[in-house]
Amino acid sequence: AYDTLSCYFLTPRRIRKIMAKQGVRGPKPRPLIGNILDVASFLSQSTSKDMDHITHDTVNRLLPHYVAWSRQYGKRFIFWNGVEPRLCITEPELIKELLTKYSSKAGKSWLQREGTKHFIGRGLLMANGSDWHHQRHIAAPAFMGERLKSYAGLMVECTKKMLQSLQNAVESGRSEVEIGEYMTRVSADIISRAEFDSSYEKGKRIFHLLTELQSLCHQATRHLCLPGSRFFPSNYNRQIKSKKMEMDKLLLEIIQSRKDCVEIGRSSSYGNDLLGMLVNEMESRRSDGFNINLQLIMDECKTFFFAGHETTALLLTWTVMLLASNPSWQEKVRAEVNEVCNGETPSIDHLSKFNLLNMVINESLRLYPPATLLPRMAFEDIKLGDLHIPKGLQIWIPVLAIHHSEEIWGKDANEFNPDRFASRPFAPGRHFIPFATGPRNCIGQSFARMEAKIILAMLISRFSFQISDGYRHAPVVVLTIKPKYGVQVYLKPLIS
Ligand code: HEM
Repeated sequence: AYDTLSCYFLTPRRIRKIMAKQGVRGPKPRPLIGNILDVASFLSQSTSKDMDHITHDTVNRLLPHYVAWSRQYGKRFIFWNGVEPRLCITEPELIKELLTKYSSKAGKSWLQREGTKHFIGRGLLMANGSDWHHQRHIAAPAFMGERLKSYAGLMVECTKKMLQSLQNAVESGRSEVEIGEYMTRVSADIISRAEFDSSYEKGKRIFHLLTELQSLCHQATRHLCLPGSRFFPSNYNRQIKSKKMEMDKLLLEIIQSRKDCVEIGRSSSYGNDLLGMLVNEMESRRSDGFNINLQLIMDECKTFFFAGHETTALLLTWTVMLLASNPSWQEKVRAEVNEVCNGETPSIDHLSKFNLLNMVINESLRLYPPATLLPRMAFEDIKLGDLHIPKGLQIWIPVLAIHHSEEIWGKDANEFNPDRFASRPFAPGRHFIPFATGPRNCIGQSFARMEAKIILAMLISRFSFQISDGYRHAPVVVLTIKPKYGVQVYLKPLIS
């Protein structure tokens, strides 16, 4: 009873008082639901229509509550997601301090962890404290140096397959395609191979189940909000349980068969893919006392897929949309790719020479950052700049708004202008944070950049593409920024 009282009334009241004393204000919360209805009403109004034309001025549409409240209450304001207080900050110095200095004192909240526990469990993305530290240490080598480079070959192979299916579509008379579907498929293919290599077919089934689970959990949180509702034998809960069981069974089978091969001497290692590397680490660290068990390895595999698949597919989809609607940049990037590769398939040595492509990718990540928000929860009282942040306060970094700020990027902040990444030293980690910053930044960012460069370079040298008359520009946020109706482009094969 005390915990409930504290969670619903005492802690929120204490936090509101502390913040009000420091001059941080915000919209008045309603009992229990806070400002949830206000946010929903802002969003339903701003996204009720598609945008008139292709404009990248999306903050009013995707974060209308941020726009209204920051105008009314200033750069720092507080609003309430139910009984959970959220402090919005946009000042670069505060953000850097929070994400670097306080990376262990501010992490993932109980609510976030609960919402994702059925599909990614205790994996790196949702881990906190010393668990996070150990897990990051174990996973980091998989995304660095020679191991990272070793994924280039499989990325090229998967892209060839995707280009062939685009070619087939064109040859069968379809000149218009929804490019997002192809980008989603190729990025799922790449991550399945990188994680499971020879067990790739089972890997694909696992990820299919994971995608279904994610959507079920999302629906369940909207429909079942009564305390203890996760224990009800509802249809959602039954489906979640059975899909989770099937997914874990498949993962266990893969891991067990590799362990068996090592035990009977048929193989000397657990494999060179991400899964093999995690099992090797688990075996070699048995004596360290850190309990990395099979469940954690399974959670880690699911996490890499969840965190890396859709984000990369969206980066690719938005970049194609930008290039398809900016033909002069498409030409410039194509000329660069042709000059660097000289008819060869892109290799690791070529990638660092794709300067224009890199600028376009950065501009795409700036305008359409797949992760629009970075949430953190203070686990203890901290001092952030001049602010005293009490334990239990959520801090909310609106990446999208920072990336579109005229104060930071200039008058053309809402224009597609990749040149800004050539002529002006931007500040990664302060103004440009598509992969977050500090110790908890994206572990897979080099993997994602390498993948994006390979796929885009191969696509652009094989096809020219133009935005279709049927494309409706309607970005929406469902965890990540998505094109509501996909991105339709006219494709024309190039004669080599
Ligand atoms: C364009 C593609 C990607 C974007 C924009 C992106 C963005 C991000 C961001 C913003 C975070 C920080 C989230 C937070 O702390 O709240 C993050 C974390 C993470 N990302 Fe990515 N990501 C991308 C691709 C990938 C890939 C390809 C992988 C793996 C294969 C990956 C794995 C992870 C993991 C495991 C974390 C958690 C790291 C930690 O907490 O230590 N991401 N990503």
